[in-house]
Amino acid sequence: HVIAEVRGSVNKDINGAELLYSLLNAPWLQSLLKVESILHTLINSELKVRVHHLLLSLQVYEFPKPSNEARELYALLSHPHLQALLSAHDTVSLRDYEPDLPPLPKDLPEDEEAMRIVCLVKNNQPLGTTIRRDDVTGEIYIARVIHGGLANRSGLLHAGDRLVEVNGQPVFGLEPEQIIQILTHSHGTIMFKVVPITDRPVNNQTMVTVCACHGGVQSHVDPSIPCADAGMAFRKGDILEIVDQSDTLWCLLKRLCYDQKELWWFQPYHPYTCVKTCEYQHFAHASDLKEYIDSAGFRRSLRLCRQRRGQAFGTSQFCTLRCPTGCYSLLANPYEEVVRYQHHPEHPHRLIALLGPSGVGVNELRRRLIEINPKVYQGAVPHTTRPPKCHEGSGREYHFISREQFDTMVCNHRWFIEFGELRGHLYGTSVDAVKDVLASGKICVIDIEPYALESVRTAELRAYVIFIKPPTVEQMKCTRMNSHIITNCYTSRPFKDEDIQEIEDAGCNMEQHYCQFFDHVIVNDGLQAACVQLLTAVRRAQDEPQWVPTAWIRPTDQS
Ligand SMILES: Nc1ncnc2c1ncn2[C@@H]1O[C@H](COP(=O)(O)OP(=O)(O)OP(=O)(O)O)[C@@H](O)[C@H]1O
Repeated sequence: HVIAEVRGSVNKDINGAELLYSLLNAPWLQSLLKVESILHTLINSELKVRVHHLLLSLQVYEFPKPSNEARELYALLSHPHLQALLSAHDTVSLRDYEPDLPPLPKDLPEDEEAMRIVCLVKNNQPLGTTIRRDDVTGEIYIARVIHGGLANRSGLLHAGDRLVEVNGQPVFGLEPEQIIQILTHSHGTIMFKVVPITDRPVNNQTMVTVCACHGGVQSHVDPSIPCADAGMAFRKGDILEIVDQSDTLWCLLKRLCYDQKELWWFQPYHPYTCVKTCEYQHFAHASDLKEYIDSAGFRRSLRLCRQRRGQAFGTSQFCTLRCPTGCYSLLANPYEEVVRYQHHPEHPHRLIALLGPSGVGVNELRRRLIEINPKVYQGAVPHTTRPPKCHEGSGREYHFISREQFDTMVCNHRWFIEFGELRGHLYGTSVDAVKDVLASGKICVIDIEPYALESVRTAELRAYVIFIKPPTVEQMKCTRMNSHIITNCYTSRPFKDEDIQEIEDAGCNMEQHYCQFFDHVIVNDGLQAACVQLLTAVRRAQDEPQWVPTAWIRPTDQS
């Protein structure tokens, strides 16, 4: 047991532990320990008494007719070495190794505070605590104990403990910076005298929730971080585990799928309110956001039906229709709580939503995927107000409806994932059209614009979002040499350098602002390879566990 403990200390890099470990493992000590343990067993089972009796009886029976065995045993047991060992054992086992403490004084006041003396061996690693001074009383307290740090691993210092002395020096009246200086310049063992916090929360570091952060933080450039050295930069889309959120202003997070030791404090965690993040600052005004969305570029092939949505319904009306649940609220949340989710084989499939800059090949990939196995993959049938052509059947190419019906569906914003107008006719993809495909047992594959993310990332559709990313400009020029692009005037022509640059820029923009919502990214370089990747990703979305918003699994009032 001792050796196991020491081995643990070696792993924790505690000074001298390695030396102690090798000493304890030395063969001579092992042999001695074995002898000691055998003797201990003998004594415990009262064999010691029997040995003495045996010795006596051997002496009695030695004469006149001792057996050979009795003689041999007598010689062994009365050997001075064995006698010495027995007597050493008796002496050691009688000794009291408890510390010899002076008796408690009789006149000890009732309200005397219990102090704890904590010795930590620093060993070139940071202590992993922060301190604060109570402005009213001037007392110094341990403010935070960083998960995984030296103090946390010792289990002896806790947030809220009052610091009385450091290395024998009283800290009352000192500036926190002065105490930090003492700690920084201390080497080897540091002795703390603390008054332990009385109502310490039990297990306050086991709270586990996982977030996908939409903001991004550079700990060393953010002046509001209280302890920059304990902070770590992270980016949008990183999955973070909440280790401790007992503090009202700060929470302790760690990044998953990364070095588990990297920990940091971060901004307040309020999942349903807007707080300061990089993302929110970028879009401080709703008009900025709308401008971005409009400049992000519609799918060329569907540009026809989305281009004039503002004109069709009036820009202000459009805003009031979409803002309350639209992309504004998606981006305003600095975090999103997520859980690991495995799609149940008996539930409808997850919707596959493809997203990418116009012209990158979203439709081409979607079309090819459906072509591979139309019995498994299917698109959603759009609604339109235009009259059917002679070869078209209602519910097959389109759902043909009147303008009044379309307007009613738009006013009830839940009905359309996306909609728009072309040449006086309205077009749109409804939630029900997607649900119809899913209900038939097929995997529904649609392409969307970023503003539709909110409509598909719901508990009902559970969209798996795949970003189709453009390759480098040079690679695109190479692979698109013989391809044609549909222009704004709905004519098809070969790709120009400007088209390629436009796709590249729009792709970067989209990735920068929406990467936190991407479940998978496919670089559309070679069509064949991209198609294989798409097929694999779509299968993985259904068959393997994925991070999804907690609200999809445990809906709340706010979700
Ligand atoms: N990897 C690729 N290599 C070569 N050509 C490609 C590749 N991906 C797509 N294309 C071609 O690029 C053109 C544009 O593709 P597609 O229509 O799918 O674009 P999109 O992203 O859907 O944009 P939009 O919705 O505006 O049409 C098509 O002619 C398509 O065949």
